Amino acid sequence: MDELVVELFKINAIKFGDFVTKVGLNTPVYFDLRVIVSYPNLMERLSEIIIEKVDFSDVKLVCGVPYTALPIATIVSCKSKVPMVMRRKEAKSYGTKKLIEGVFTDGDSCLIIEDVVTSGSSILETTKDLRSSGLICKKAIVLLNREQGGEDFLKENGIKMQSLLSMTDLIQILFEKNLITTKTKERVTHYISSNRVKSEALTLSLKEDRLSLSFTKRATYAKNNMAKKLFNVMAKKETNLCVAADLTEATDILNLAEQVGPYICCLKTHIDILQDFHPNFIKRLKEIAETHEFILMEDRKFADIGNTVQLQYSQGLYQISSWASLITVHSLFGRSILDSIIESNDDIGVFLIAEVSSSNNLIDEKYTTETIKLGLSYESSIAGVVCQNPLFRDFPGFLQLTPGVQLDSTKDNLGQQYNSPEKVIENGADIAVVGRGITKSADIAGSAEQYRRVLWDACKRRISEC
Ligand SMILES: O=c1ccn([C@@H]2O[C@H](COP(=O)(O)O)[C@@H](O)[C@H]2O)c(=O)[nH]1
Repeated sequence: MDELVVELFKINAIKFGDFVTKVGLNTPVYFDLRVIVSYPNLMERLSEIIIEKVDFSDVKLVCGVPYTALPIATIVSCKSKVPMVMRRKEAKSYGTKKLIEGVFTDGDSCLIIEDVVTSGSSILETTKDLRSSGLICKKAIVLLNREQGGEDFLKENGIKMQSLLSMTDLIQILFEKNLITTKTKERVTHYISSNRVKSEALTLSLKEDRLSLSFTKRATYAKNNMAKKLFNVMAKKETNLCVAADLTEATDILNLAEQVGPYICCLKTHIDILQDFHPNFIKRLKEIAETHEFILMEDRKFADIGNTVQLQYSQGLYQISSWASLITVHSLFGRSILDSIIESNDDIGVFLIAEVSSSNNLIDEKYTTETIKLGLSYESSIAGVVCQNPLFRDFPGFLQLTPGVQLDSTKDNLGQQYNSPEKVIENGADIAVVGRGITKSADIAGSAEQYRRVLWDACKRRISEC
């Protein structure tokens, strides 16, 4: 193992510094095995060690946790001649809708292969899908156990986990080989012993798929006050409709708010498109919101350095921080943008933008994943995420806000793409944003009522089918 640890250190698979784990913990040490695909000898050696260590007598299949462990699982399968299955991260939306690819029969036992275990949540996610497809999962092998509670958590969920290395072994080896200093060793050792992930919290969040829960129940999971309020308004008014008030005159927005008020949980503005903004407009809008019990969101899509965002948020003509309970923020600038907003107002609900609805946008999977991670590390300020797909299913306290919704159209002529209300609910939306589908209608109130009903019915079906 010593040799292997040194190799991993040399290829930069083990890093020391300041990082954030998938479950939102800050950590001074990070294990990034994605790089090993570039080192075939090392992958082969790791796979051989796994084969030496595992008792395959009761194993019919192997499955790597996507994505990092997939190449290792493939080599283990080829060398041990034990067939492999693959778990899709999201079920296909077309064709077979299969979660697990490969040939298997009910009751086959499957060994799970993973690179690193912190909380055990990734292994459990994969296990959930394997088990729901009829497979038996009782064993997992991991390359590194970070010793932060994952092993116990998996045991509670019926999975015996073996590891090639513990974090203690790893640090000791690197120290003995003079690859890290005493200070780093002490920092990591102290971090590991004082940062165990609470298994009760994980059990709760992992057992509860947000798509299958009522909004009342989800309010109890929300750490952000505005998200809690929004969930309760949604449940009380039986609506998950947010209207985008993209109109340029104050009276038009106020008229719209009066008409759609009974049918919405949230009214979304772009305050800088108003031609006749006046503080009295905000006063009146707040009164209407109070009468009809909906929440005001300013879709400002903040994206700048902390200082500028703080000024944009709380100063200038619009003084957004004084009236908007919810705002949208790009994750592009990282933690500082959130810090600056929270410093100005800690009773805000932020929606982080992880995906957008316009065609040919530049957001990739990594950006989306990192945005979710950022959100998870600011749980008390984040109300949810703006996205198009069912992300963060294991975090029922977050809301998915999905724009790009229309009954009669699939796109506009400037790159906007629309899905039907049913489709966005199927794609995980908790709140659907409808703009021109309602604002351009001849019967605004009737149209809002229609969108409310279709969305709410689809949501009720999703909850009962999940
Ligand atoms: O990805 C995104 C993010 C935000 N929006 C906003 O939603 C509304 C949609 O209006 P429609 O008239 O229904 O097209 C609008 O305010 C956008 O700024 C989005 O469309 N896509």
